[in-house]
Amino acid sequence: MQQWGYEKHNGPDTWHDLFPLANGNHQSPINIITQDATHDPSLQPLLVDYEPHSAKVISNNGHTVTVEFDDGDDSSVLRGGPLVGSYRLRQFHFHWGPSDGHGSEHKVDGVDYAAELHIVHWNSEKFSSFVDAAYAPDGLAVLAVFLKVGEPNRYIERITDTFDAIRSKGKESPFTNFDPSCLLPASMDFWTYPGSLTVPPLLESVIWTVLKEPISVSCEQLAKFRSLLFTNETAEIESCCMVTNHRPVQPLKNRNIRASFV
Ligand SMILES: NS(=O)(=O)c1ccc(C(=O)N2CCCN(Cc3ccccc3)CC2)cc1
Ligand SMILES: [Zn+2]
Repeated sequence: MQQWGYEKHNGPDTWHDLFPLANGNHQSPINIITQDATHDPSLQPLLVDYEPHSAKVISNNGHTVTVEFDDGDDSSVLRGGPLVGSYRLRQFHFHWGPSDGHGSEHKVDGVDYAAELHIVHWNSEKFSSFVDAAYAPDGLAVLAVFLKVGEPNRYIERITDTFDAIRSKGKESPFTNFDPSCLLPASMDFWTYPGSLTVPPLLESVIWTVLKEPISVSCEQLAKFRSLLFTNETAEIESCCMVTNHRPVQPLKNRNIRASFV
């Protein structure tokens, strides 16, 4: 079977062939039905503390655009919220769709946003590497931020400005002096639930925190994401645009969603 992807022949409905966890009990993303979320007053505020120089490289991995960080020490961490201890920043990336009407992975009361940012961290207190952490239920923490079509976002602009250099799969470009906190909304109110990676191997090792407030992105900026290519430049078939890379919502099964706010 060829590489997994988001097209008909290798998309989310085919992933269970090679990745049986696709039909697991703690899969992500999910539809957050707000009235079913329980306000948990014991949830601490989410604390981000990122060092801009930890940012290293931006790349097109054939599935999304990812900014990788130096996770050799705890200079960039996420703490608080539902988390015990501190989680080290590893990378952030985006998911989007073919039109501005949908493209986020999580939904809120059935509503999609245009795109979704995932800031990925791993439990460096309990594990010695990201890969080890990726196999444990409390190994990873992903902070999800919805992108809503509206005003252009000057910080997203810094990311789209690199796309000429990373148009095709496998391309990367130096990218430093970037603090992902600039991509966070004013409010840090969040929902949290236990889930999984939303890409293969779909490991159920993610404590999700999904911010309630979206950030803005313009439709022109979104169009630039869709102009990235799934294929490398030597691809014999015509290169195909990365127009969609979001997984459909998965069954909640017996999980509770907690809200940090009333
Ligand atoms: N959409 S998301 O859920 O936020 C998301 C989170 C992390 C990644 C990520 O960094 N990946 C994908 C899979 C994990 N591999 C390492 C690996 C660990 C264990 C067995 C195989 C590979 C690293 C690349 C991608 C997407
Ligand atoms: Zn993601």
